[in-house]
Amino acid sequence: MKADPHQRAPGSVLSLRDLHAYVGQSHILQGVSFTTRPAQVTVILGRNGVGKTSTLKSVLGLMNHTGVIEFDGRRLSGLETHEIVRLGLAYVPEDRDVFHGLTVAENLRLAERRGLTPDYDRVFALFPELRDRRGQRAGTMSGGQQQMLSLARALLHDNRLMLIDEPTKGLAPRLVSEFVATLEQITAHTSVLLVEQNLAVARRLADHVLVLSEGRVVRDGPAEDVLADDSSIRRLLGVAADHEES
Ligand SMILES: Nc1ncnc2c1ncn2[C@@H]1O[C@H](COP(=O)(O)OP(=O)(O)OP(=O)(O)O)[C@@H](O)[C@H]1O
Repeated sequence: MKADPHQRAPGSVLSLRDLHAYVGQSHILQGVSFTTRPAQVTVILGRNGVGKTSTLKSVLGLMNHTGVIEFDGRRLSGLETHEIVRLGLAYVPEDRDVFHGLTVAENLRLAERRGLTPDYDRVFALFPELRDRRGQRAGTMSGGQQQMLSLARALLHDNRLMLIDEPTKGLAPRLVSEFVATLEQITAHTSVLLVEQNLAVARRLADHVLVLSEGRVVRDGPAEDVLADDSSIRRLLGVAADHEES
């Protein structure tokens, strides 16, 4: 659900300043800077290979980088990924981090964090199908069901910010629509940084939009402003006007 622009809380959840990341000789991120606000959905758009996943991975300490990353005012540099996650940052990767040989229940149990009480009621209220499929091996489920499980794992505990990488990729249009409805419920109470290539999904969910191109932020602003320039956005994303998915 889009936050009411007049009710937005001040301050920042995540702040990146002059982020550079390299893989071997390749300069992947070339000075990425942006801020996400509480109770907002920030969507990162961009063509394949522009550095969207690398941005999320840098935040999680999974990629070598320089520059400043602050989460709730705290610098993340030097922290291990498990320490970053415990600060209240959840990650739903593009490749759906489910263990194929394990059941749904086992996958969920492995996502429980020591010392915290998992909220199974919330997870099963959002994904009743997962309750019915508790005993099913994840590898035998469809892509959409595995995506639900991946998201459910991240929702077992409260988070300040969820980083979600292309959740609708490869899903049939009907599933995309169901998934977006679920994401709307989630985004009503958690800040989200969402990588998405589907413009229709971005239009439904985003409060704030960033567009990356060749490792740089080339658009940054309220969704209604950035997405209003339809032809420019389509050019940056390399999509034709009659190819918008729903
Ligand atoms: N481990 C790696 N080894 C080699 N190249 C990498 C590695 N990780 C990222 N890259 C390269 O860095 C660039 C940015 O990759 P990244 O995955 O961040 O892009 P993306 O915008 O998320 O793309 P997509 O939409 O296709 O997922 C790409 O050219 C990619 O090939």
